[in-house]
Amino acid sequence: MTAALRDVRMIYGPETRQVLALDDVTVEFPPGTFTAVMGPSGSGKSTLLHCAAGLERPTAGSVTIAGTDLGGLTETALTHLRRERVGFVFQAFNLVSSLTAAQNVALPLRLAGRRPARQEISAALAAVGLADRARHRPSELSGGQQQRVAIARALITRPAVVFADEPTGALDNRSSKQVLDLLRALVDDHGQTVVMVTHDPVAAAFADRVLMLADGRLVDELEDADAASIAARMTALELAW
Ligand SMILES: Nc1ncnc2c1ncn2[C@@H]1O[C@H](COP(=O)(O)OP(=O)(O)OP(=O)(O)O)[C@@H](O)[C@H]1O
Repeated sequence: MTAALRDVRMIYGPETRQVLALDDVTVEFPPGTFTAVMGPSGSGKSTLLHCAAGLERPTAGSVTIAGTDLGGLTETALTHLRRERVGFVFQAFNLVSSLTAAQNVALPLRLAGRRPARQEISAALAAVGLADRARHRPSELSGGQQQRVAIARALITRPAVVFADEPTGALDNRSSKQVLDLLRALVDDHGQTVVMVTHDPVAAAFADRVLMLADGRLVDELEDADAASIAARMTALELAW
């Protein structure tokens, strides 16, 4: 498994006003699969993503990435594992505005103490269709192009799994489709594992599997579902909770 959560529970806040954000969640993300995570607002989607990616430590249960149990790692070892084995894509792109596209893509390698080869960076930008934008700064790129730079940056360390938190949340329909086609192609052509939180049934329909969360619990799982059936399931969940 590229990543797995076993009996994961996450409680936030002091004793007097605790929130149970994840309630005994067990899930596996097999290699070369694309999973979407959906659910009503506050159902625990971001918490699940953050725990699975080693950004937050759960209150109880275990998280494994590429065969390593995160619970046994020191903060330093966890930071290293995140840098090298995990890729992140955020709704707000999170590119460094003073750096060019190529420098942004090279950043994770520099942080890992490696000197990136020019060829490696241009290949990464070419893979997301931006070979001709290497010297552009984020402000000189469209939203969709910035998100594709962010995806190239997420992939540069060849992570075991890419976690995307609402990657199309700030994009128009056309740019969203480009980003989703790109994520789909990474899975189909390169066997990449992708886990994506989204509110959008159209985006979720690009995934192989849609996990539905409600009140911190996994309540449903759809395989190869189309946008209409995902939307119908979401509406039913929102009405029920
Ligand atoms: N740092 C925190 N401290 C206290 N409570 C938190 C914290 N982070 C999240 N929560 C609570 O945990 C629950 C799950 O939050 P989470 O952000 O995972 O939901 P979500 O499904 O991603 O929501 P949304 O779709 O609105 O982004 C919510 O009730 C939220 O208020």
